Amino acid sequence: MAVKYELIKTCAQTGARLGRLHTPHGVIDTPTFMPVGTQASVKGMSPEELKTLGAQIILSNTYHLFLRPGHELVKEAGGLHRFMNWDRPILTDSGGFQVFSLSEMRKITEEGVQFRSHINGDKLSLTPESATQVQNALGADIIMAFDECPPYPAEYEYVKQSTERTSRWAERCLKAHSRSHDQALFGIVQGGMHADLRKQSALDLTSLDFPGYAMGGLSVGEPKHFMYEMLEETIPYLPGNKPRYLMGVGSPDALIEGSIRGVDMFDCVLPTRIARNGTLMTSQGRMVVRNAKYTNDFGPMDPECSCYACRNYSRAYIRHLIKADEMFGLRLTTIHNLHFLVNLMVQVREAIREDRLGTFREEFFEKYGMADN
Ligand SMILES: CNc1nc2cc3c(=O)[nH]c(N)nc3c(CCN)c2[nH]1
Repeated sequence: MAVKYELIKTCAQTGARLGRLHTPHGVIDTPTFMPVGTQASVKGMSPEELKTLGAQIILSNTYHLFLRPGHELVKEAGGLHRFMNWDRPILTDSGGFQVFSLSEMRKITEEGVQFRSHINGDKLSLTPESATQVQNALGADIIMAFDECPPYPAEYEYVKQSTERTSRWAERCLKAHSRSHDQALFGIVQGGMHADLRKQSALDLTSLDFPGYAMGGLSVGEPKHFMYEMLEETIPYLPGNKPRYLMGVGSPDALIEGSIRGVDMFDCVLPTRIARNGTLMTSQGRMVVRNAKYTNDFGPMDPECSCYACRNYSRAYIRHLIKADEMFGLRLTTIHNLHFLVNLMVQVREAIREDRLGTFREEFFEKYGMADN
């Protein structure tokens, strides 16, 4: 069975919607946050721990798996689900963004992108066709069109040319996409911070009738209100019966603001990345557990949290582990941060169900202390 979006209801207070995304590997309740497992592993987490904290879908990266261990090996292992022993849905990103954020010496042409491997310097290339074929081989339930994420800031003319090329690439991905599996290929809307280019990109892509649409080119250093404005300029041109995925977004406020504007799917390395330097997302805002003030603090990281780390370990212990560079410390902070965001989305979905997401937003921001996060 292919990927199908079921709209359950729209929040009476906001533009948020409650949905269920049906995939060959299970159902995802939306709006949802997807933990990132770039190299076929959510760093330090077992599949069982991810299920316990409530993850319903995880993300992996074509670029990284193409470079190492290679998509042929993953295919030989029976595909990404088998290879990493994750039997729930997987989404793979297409590689364009990662080439630009990771590799040296890259060159972009109509054909695709040439680059050097950030691992061993090998000269490689990805095209719409090859990126699609790699993702077909990896076997994720949802795969992404090969796109360019323009840098920010960028000249209007550059963004225009890049966005038009990304639309041409999207059509090439559709043609290359083998339908032998039940994988859904999502299009990616670009357009930078320009409402006219966003609209044109959305019109170009929706004319190709993808089963879902991502909004790319955001969360690239722009002020957050630019991102929210671009959502408001784009979403009206996307079909209401298809999922909308805001790429690379994962701070608590952005997940709430994005949901309010009608976004259904989010992903971000933020929770796992900041966990590895001992920074936690808690109901009272951000907390740096390695801070000396927690030396003798024998309470839980977050008194309101029910995760494995908060139920069984103290701030003092976790601070000690982080200071002593003990691996277990990073696992505990990662478990907590992922649980925090996955649980935030449970609360967001409840608020939509009860038509009170606007009120929830005010209450959450009040408690969380919406400085920066
Ligand atoms: C952290 N910010 C961020 N912005 C992104 C834009 C794109 C984007 O425009 N295209 C693609 N393919 N991926 C993006 C990603 C990676 C998502 N895992 C982004 N991440």
